Amino acid sequence: MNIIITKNVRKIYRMGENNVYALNGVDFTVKEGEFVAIVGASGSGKSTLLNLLGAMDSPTEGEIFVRGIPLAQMSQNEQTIFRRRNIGFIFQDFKLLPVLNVYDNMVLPLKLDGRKIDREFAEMLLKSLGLQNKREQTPYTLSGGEQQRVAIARALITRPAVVLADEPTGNLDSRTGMEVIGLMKILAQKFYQTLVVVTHDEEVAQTADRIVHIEDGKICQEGESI
Ligand SMILES: Nc1ncnc2c1ncn2[C@@H]1O[C@H](COP(=O)(O)OP(=O)(O)OP(=O)(O)O)[C@@H](O)[C@H]1O
Repeated sequence: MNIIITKNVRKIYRMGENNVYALNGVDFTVKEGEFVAIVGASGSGKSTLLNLLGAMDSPTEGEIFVRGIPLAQMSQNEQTIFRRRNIGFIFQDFKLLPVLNVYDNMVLPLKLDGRKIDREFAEMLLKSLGLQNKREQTPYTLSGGEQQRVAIARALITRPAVVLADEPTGNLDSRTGMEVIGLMKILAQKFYQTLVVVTHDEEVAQTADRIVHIEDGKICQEGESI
């Protein structure tokens, strides 16, 4: 089953007199449980596509379905709720709250959504990510790899169907980056989540089930990783 479907998606930014076609007719599907890497040059439209898939922004034209739900017809409020319940986000710069410790950063999405914390699941996530002894620490006392593992825990605590990651290894050295992507992959398989990762890193892309190349706002090549 396709958990993500985009149909002829265009995202056009108006810049003064000019139109910038950030995405220019993207037809793209992702199967449930699949791990897809999106690669392409700077400015090719990767982050724009990820933001649209995560209902952070709306396309200028075309349709996007996630779990069969058409995102474009939602109000902003509905999109926010949809995001909180269905999507986990992981960013290059972690985006942890500096005043909160590891545990509180992790459970924040549940609190924002007024949901109960499943303590057993929270403990399991901390353990799986090697953070059980770090729960009281604030982000600035952690290494980059540890901070990204906290961000992964925060993305997964809501048990999202889809995890979207924008250059999740971009701020990490290559060994730590491969460890982080390995953990993301193991956990996505464990929870039967669909994983879409934007990356510049060929080694990271090769860990995916499929690599999708974007050029000038269009998908130009798709293929299984080798
Ligand atoms: N808010 C915006 N207003 C105007 N143009 C934008 C905006 N956001 C993105 N763009 C343009 O859209 C195109 C695609 O941008 P996008 O950020 O998706 O690229 P990217 O492939 O993720 O690049 P990078 O690898 O450098 O992050 C670029 O030409 C960019 O300048």
